Amino acid sequence: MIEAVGLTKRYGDKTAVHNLSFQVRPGAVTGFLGPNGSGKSTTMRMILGLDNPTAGHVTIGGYPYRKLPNAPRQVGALLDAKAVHGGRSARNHLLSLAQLSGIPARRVDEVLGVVGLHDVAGRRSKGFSLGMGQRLGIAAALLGDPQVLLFDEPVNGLDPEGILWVRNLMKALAAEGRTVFVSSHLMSEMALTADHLIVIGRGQLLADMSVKDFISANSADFARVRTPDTEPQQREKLSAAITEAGGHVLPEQDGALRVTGLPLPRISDIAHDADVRLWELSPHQASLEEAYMRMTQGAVDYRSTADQKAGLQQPLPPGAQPPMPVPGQGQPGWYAPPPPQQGGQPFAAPQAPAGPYGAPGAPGTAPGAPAANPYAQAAPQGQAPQAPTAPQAPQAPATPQAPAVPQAPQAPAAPPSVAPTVPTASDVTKPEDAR
Ligand SMILES: Nc1ncnc2c1ncn2[C@@H]1O[C@H](COP(=O)(O)OP(=O)(O)OP(=O)(O)O)[C@@H](O)[C@H]1O
Repeated sequence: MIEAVGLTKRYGDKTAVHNLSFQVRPGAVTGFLGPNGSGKSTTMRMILGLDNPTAGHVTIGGYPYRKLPNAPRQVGALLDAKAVHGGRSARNHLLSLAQLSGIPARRVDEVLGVVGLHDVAGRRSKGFSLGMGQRLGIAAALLGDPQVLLFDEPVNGLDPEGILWVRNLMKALAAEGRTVFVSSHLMSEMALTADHLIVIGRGQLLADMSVKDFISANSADFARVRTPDTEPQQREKLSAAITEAGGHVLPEQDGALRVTGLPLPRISDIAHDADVRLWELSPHQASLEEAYMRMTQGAVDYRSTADQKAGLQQPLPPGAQPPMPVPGQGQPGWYAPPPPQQGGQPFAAPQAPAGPYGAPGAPGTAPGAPAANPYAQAAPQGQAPQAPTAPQAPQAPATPQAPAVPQAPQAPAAPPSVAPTVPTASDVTKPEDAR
């Protein structure tokens, strides 16, 4: 299990990560989401001991990374697939990492097979495509057969088949009881891959909940209702009856009605009682992308001036007002939560989500589910969730500080299997520089 407590990182005036607390548990794929510059990579680097927190701490299986005994056998990571010595073959790259970490050489061929690079193992990686480089980075992460895996945008550059392969790999690793923490900007992919989400905006926690709960808490589900086009009076009659029953009705551009605040069976009953025939009564369920957009739109630092709001919310018909909040939001049924406030806000987390964490834990992981993240508690009823302290406006770092160089871990000195980002890995490239 990975546990961050009050994790904070400042680079001069710039606060990249602020007071971040979360747990990433074994047996599940946990997606790490956030807009560009929100602090995902910084957080991952701190988890791997490549950056020192300004405040707070983060542990893996109870140890800070640098104190982990035999770290490469416990933690594997892909942070930057491009940072590989291009003059070295895929096999030699992995071999050097294996030798540094005391991993048997035969494991190199195993992981080359797993990632599908066996046939090109003798080729220098500088000739690799983006997708092949990603596969090589994933192979490096898997080298030590670790229980904890971190992947920073692993599907970047992969073709559809590669994306499917990564998805299945992540799920398989989690199904084996491993801790899988993966960042991505591809919401459709995360919806299919992740069980749980940690969402940050401007370095602060916005959500820590299951994918299902996240969509439910941040979506604008509604019912589409259609009466016969040939009988406009039926539409008027139904609108009046739904409004009288406490529902909220908006006209859709195609003549249908968008109803919020009432579950589908209730709408059906109302129509029946009003003697109105229905041509359509269908649920509209938001996607993870829609839910993510709604949640993070106030925490986006970089946005084109041409699309300030484009595509961020479902369009309302001309003249229509956004739906009012209704009781029961986030519950099963067809209710629409209010759109998020500007400035970003931690939406209420569902209380004690059961989560799919039944699998055996990583070595050193305390058995039993840990306490709920204190930063993800549900907001008091009837009270708007409190916005996080306004983060600083984006600004150029005054004096970019070089990432801290990890000290050699205690016990058997070993780098994380983050081939590209481990300082010690660069040492072993020297003999082959002449290639
Ligand atoms: N070494 C550094 N020196 C100064 N500022 C930094 C440094 N590393 C990161 N930052 C700043 O910290 C913030 C968070 O960056 P980070 O790379 O962690 O974000 P991210 O969520 O991974 O972004 P992306 O999705 O674009 O990869 C950014 O504003 C970035 O400019």
